[in-house]
This record gives sequence, structure tokens and C-alpha cells, in this order.
Amino acid sequence: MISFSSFYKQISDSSLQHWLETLPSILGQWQREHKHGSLPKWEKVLNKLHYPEADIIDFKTSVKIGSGEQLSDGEREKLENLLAIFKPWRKGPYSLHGVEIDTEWRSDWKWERVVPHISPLQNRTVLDVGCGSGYHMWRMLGEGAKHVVGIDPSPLFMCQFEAVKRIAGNDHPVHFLPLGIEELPALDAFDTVFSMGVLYHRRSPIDHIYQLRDQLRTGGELVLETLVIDGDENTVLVPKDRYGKMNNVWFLPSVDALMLWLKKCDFTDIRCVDVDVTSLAEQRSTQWMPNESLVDYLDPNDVSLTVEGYPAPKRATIIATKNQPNKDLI
Ligand SMILES: Nc1ncnc2c1ncn2[C@@H]1O[C@H](C[S@+](CC[C@H]([NH3+])C(=O)[O-])CC(=O)[O-])[C@@H](O)[C@H]1O
Repeated sequence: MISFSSFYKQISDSSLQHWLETLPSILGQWQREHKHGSLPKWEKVLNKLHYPEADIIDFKTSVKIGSGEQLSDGEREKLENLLAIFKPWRKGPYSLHGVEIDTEWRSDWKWERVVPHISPLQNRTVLDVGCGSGYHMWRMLGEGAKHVVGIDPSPLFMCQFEAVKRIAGNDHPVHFLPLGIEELPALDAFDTVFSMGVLYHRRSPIDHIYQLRDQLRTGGELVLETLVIDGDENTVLVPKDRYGKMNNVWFLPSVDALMLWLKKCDFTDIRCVDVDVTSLAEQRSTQWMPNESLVDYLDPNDVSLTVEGYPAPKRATIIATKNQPNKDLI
């Protein structure tokens, strides 16, 4: 069974103390809800992941754990087969004792676009909302963060994260909690909060921005990355049905609309630091994610459009600072 004890041990002296009292029952409930799905099978696989302390660990320029020289060919093949049970691997890439997990997404490319613009993470407490397999959490640690907490309700992503953590060693101050953002109380605690690739999945984007704001200390930094469209501050696309074959896409604002939303939610120093059309090289099918990918979501005759005729995915990164609350707006 997945244990959250190292989370409690490492976080217990922090300003998050009051939250920790309610967490065990929430996490216990999550485990009970998933006990009839694939989770028990995945937990058995996790329990087989025992490896020597890695000779090399790099989180600064990639996520690489172990040079590969510590395992025999047979041991490496066994590791590869165990990790394959957690397919599809969407977010990465990872290099784990010589096993190269070529994921659907080049999440490292997103990180390289974002990291030059954020406040240095050195010694900061960080929350990554919708962290997926946790790829960016390791990179946050590589930038010197003191503690990284990721939340994501997906049991598969949790197990992928746990697999990497078991190989990296349990002492790293990085923790995954299987929660949705709506399950967090207002913690007012984190120095930096990331929400990357989540806002368009939320039915109420302004509430999402408030929920993110509630996790930050005053003066803390929000890093918000989401799908955008071209237009002015009143332009927002709400897809009629699917967007890029996804049935859970709600609001795609223009950059100016998004900046207005952040202003209205009492953020200051709001700036758009990157806008990027997702390339077919950044999101594609691989051996580790053999299902459909971006090329199948775009119009085969015009890749500037999705199969539904909407603008193809374009992502913006906005950075903003939490201000003192303006009581009139709440
Ligand atoms: N209510 C919720 N609360 C928290 N997370 C959620 C919720 N609902 C869905 N998610 C999670 O949000 C993530 C969105 S992916 C971004 C991954 C990473 N951040 C990336 O930037 O590559 C989208 C993308 O591929 O862009 C998924 O892992 C969901 O399980």
C-alpha cells in the first residue's frame, strides 16, 4: 500500500500543520475508492522496485536517475518490463538506471520555456497543481526548491510518480498527493504555485484562479500555463463539444482575457512570458504511449486547426504575484 508517511515526516514542522490533521481521512477515503481498480495491481509492481542508491542523479538538466551501469542487462530488462505496466507514460522523459522512457510529451521543453521567467525556486515551498506523473516536480527540486508538493487525482499518475520516487530514493522532499485542487483548503502557505495544463479542464476558471491564489502566501508567485486563443480581453472560446478530441475542455481565453481575470482576482505584476503553438514533435505517440496523439487531433488538411475546426493548441505562460485581498471583490 502506498504510504504517505514521509510526507507527514518532512512537512510536519511547516506552516501546513493545521491541514495535516484533516489529510489522513481524505487520503484514506481515496485509497478505499480505488481499491477495486488497477491500484492494487500497481502497488504490487511498486513493491518490486528495489534498486541500489543511484550513482548519478540529475534533476537540474533532465530527470536522470542512475547511469545504467549499476544494473546488469537482465536487471535493466526487468525494470523496463515493470515500468511498462504503468503505460501510457504521458509526461517525461525519464532516464531510470538506463531505461529511457520516451513519453508522449516533451515536458522538458515546457520547463525550459517557463523556468527562465520565474522567481528562483531556491529554498521555496512549491505546489504543482495537476502535476501528472510529477516530471516538473523533479525539475523544481533540481532548481533548489525546499519542498515540492504535487496534487493530481489520477491513480496512474500517482503510481508513475511513486515508481520514479522509489528509484530515486525516498528522502527527496517531493510529495504527490492524490487530490484535486478543489479538495485543498485555503493554505496561504506556498511561495510558488504552478498550474500548468489545468485551467482549461476546469468548469469555472475564475474559481480555479481563486483556488490557486488561496494556496499562496501573500507575495507568493503564481505560474499559470494554459491553452489560449487569439483575440482581445473579451475573447474566450467555449468549445461546443470536444476540443482536439478532448471532452473536458471548457474555457480557452485570449492572453489579454486571462490577464484581466488574474487582475480581477487581485494578482499584481501580471505578465505573459511565453506563447507557443504546440508542435507535433512536442506531443506525439511513442513506444511508452502508443495511443493517439496530437497529429490525430489536428485537421489532416490544415494543422492550424483541430479536427473540430478550432484553432490548434497554443499555450501561454502567465506569471503573477498574490496581492493583499481586495475585500470588495470577494
Ligand atoms: N481538479 C483537478 N485538480 C488537480 N489536477 C487535476 C484536476 N483535474 C485534472 N487534473 C490533472 O491535471 C493534469 C492536466 S495535464 C498537465 C500536466 C502537467 N502539469 C503539465 O503541464 O505537463 C494536461 C496537459 O496535458 O496539458 C492531469 O494530470 C489531470 O489528471
